[in-house]
Amino acid sequence: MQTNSIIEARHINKEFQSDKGNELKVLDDMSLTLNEGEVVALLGRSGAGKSTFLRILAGLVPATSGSVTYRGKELEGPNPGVALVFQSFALMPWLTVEANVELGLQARGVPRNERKKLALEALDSIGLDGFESAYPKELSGGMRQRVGIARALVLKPDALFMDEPFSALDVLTAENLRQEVLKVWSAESDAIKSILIVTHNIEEAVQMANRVVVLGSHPGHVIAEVPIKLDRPRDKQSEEFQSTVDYIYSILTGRSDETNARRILQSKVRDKEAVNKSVQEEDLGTKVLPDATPGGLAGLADIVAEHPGGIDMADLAATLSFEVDDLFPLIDAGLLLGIFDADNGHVRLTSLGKRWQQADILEAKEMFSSMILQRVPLVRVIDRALKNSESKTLHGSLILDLLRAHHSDKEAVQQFETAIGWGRYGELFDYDADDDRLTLDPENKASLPQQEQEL
Ligand SMILES: Nc1ncnc2c1ncn2[C@@H]1O[C@H](COP(=O)(O)OP(=O)(O)OP(=O)(O)O)[C@@H](O)[C@H]1O
Repeated sequence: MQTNSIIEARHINKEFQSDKGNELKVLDDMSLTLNEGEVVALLGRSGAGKSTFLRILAGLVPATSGSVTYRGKELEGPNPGVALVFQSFALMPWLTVEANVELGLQARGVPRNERKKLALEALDSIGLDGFESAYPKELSGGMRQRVGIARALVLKPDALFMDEPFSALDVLTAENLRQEVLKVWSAESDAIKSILIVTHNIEEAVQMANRVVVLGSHPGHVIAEVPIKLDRPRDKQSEEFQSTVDYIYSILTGRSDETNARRILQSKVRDKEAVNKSVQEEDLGTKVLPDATPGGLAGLADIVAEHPGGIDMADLAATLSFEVDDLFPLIDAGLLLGIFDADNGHVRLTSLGKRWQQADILEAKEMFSSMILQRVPLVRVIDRALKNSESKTLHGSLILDLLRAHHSDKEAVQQFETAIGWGRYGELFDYDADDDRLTLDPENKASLPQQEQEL
């Protein structure tokens, strides 16, 4: 990537005169460099002065003090290297799509044939092939914004400036158009060299930008510049993407200063490392953890205990007024944990199962924690990850992500919930769904080898 600077703004201050004649300071000492090849997002709340700053860089509004240069030359009017795309598409309703796109070229005195050729190229590049002779009112919002973008692209600007370009569109159309704009930007053509996008949408900023400039308000000032190094195309669902969004969110909301926000991000990265380290050779993909609760298992063990020689599953189901199918998860869980034996549909308590069934509540919990640590890979992973984590807490979503790599969403959630239920009963760990926090139980000090020896 080249790093030649296209536009440089230095120490920009802007004051407006209010209706009552008072000075309203809108921008305070803002500096920014836009380099060739990059997409920069200006992110801030409504009224932070984003649009004003964009217009100053475009040479449409003068700064009260400070300087703006384009390719090293101080601006003396509209910036010749910039083309603008607005939220409200600002098309001429009486002109066809093609004529709307040609307007800027006409103003530059480009001859008619050349105008047509360039307009058709620009329309083609943004997916408007075949719509040249339509009028704006015949088009959907998304198509109109495509015309707005084509009208800017046709000028082959050094910098495409976009002021909330997707915020008037529905979610899917906006998403589609973001991808199209990135495609045009990354193409090996001379269409556009850089993009400056104004947005209040953090995901949009992280998805599009190489660098996010976060603005604070009253007056507008730069709080932080965050480089976004995620590979393209960017996966919104990925942990890295979401962590970056969280990080910028914490800066923007002023919940933390940049140092604190970085600490939060680092803790998430460390959480992930703790989880990855804990997976080791564990197999989370082959078997699905049966959907059974410790209470259900204990109840079943009580009933099976009444039949010292064992009981047929069909009889067991009849005794409980269960369908046999409903019994399977409980039996499977009992087999997995070594509580039951089953032979040809005949279920018995093992000696471990008998001890567990006769134990008092505290003893039963301790035995249960040993069983699940020894026999359930998912419980081992969570337990180890929590012990590996500095804070002894973890984002539950990290564990869910591990499961989603091998199972459907529904199976992943069910297994996560089952493991939480088992871990909670065994006093190994707990989970708070409100803030997606897994925490190590204060009682959970036992190390794995000792637990194994106990059984
Ligand atoms: N021509 C003007 N005269 C007086 N005040 C203005 C003028 N233009 C903007 N302002 C004020 O400057 C402040 C910043 O406005 P600006 O539109 O730049 O913010 P923004 O961050 O782009 O917000 P939004 O996302 O709502 O457009 C606001 O308080 C606005 O009222």
